[in-house]
Amino acid sequence: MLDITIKCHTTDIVITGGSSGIGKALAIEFVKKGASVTIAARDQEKLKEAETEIKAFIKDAENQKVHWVAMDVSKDYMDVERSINKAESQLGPISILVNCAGTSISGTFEDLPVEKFQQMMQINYLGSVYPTRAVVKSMKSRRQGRIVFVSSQAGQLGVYGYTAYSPSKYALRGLAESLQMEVKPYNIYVTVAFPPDTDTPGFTNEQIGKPKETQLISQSSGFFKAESVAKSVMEDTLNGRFLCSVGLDGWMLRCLTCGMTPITSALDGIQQVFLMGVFRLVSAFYLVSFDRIVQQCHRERKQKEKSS
Ligand SMILES: NC(=O)C1=CN([C@@H]2O[C@H](COP(=O)(O)OP(=O)(O)OC[C@H]3O[C@@H](n4cnc5c(N)ncnc54)[C@H](OP(=O)(O)O)[C@@H]3O)[C@@H](O)[C@H]2O)C=CC1
Ligand SMILES: CCCCCCCCCCCCCCCC(=O)[C@@H](N)CO
Repeated sequence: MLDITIKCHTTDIVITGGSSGIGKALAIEFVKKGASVTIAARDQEKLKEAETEIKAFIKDAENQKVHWVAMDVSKDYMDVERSINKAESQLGPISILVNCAGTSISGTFEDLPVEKFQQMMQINYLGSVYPTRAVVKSMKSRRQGRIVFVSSQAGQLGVYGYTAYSPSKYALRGLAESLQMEVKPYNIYVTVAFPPDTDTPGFTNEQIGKPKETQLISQSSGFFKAESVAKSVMEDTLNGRFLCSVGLDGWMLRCLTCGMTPITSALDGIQQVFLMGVFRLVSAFYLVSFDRIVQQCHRERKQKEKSS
């Protein structure tokens, strides 16, 4: 199905958000495969530490390199372009760009400061647009490339508490679908990944002030290790799969919400045709349980208010 084979030892990869969590785990997986990797994030100390950690997985010291570039993906496009050019001058043309830099905030719609809605779009959405914009021209001219967007299961269904976060992750899917249609003639393949809750420093941070509802609803699709998320993302990227999911619920969601996404695997296409309706039925049970969670928490809050 795919007409490019990526030779991993010549594959140069840029991973935004590569200094922590899923991004760092991805850098390690790609390095284990024999690739050279540049990680990008803001904090230089974290980048240096991650670089050392990732380097330990190098197999072929002569051909494999690990570098870092400091950049804020969300602020100034020209700055992002300069950093991407720097990465290219160190490693050569970028074959794979992974847009993993991102963050989350939760809270009820009313409680979230309005700036947070802007911030989420700025980091999670525009922070993926800018690096992509900076690599696409060179990928097109070489007629080779992979672009990955790390969305979230909260980019497939709206969840209590994620009114600011979820839309920024949904936006990535719209971007991915449109971009894929444009770049396919240039042999560039786009992957959009929808991870569930994953054990990362970002996840730990996110727990502060997270509504109980958000926590309970999210945990229904499990809690995964960054390494297993990274393995799925890498495999689907190398295979040119458009949709990437993790876990059983992730697989059901991928099938249920496939919409008009490109069919990049025959098996996926067949599953979608036959299972979408079934999974819609399954989703009804999940929705009932989510409703119960929301009602229960609502009652608990009312009681607390009364007694205080
Ligand atoms: N963990 C989870 O449960 C899930 C996470 N995701 C998504 O996966 C991605 C990674 O998450 P996770 O590994 O948990 O997060 P972490 O907080 O552990 O890592 C985030 C990385 O992104 C970098 N980053 C954040 N903001 C910027 C910015 N403005 N410019 C450049 N780099 C930035 C951070 O470095 P620095 O701060 O130094 O810039 C860090 O390297 C995110 O997009 C997240 O939304 C999706 C589903 C579940
Ligand atoms: C057939 C239907 C199956 C339905 C299964 C539905 C289960 C969905 C639960 C919602 C999970 C939201 C996780 C968000 C993770 C995330 O992005 C944050 N942790 C970021 O830090």
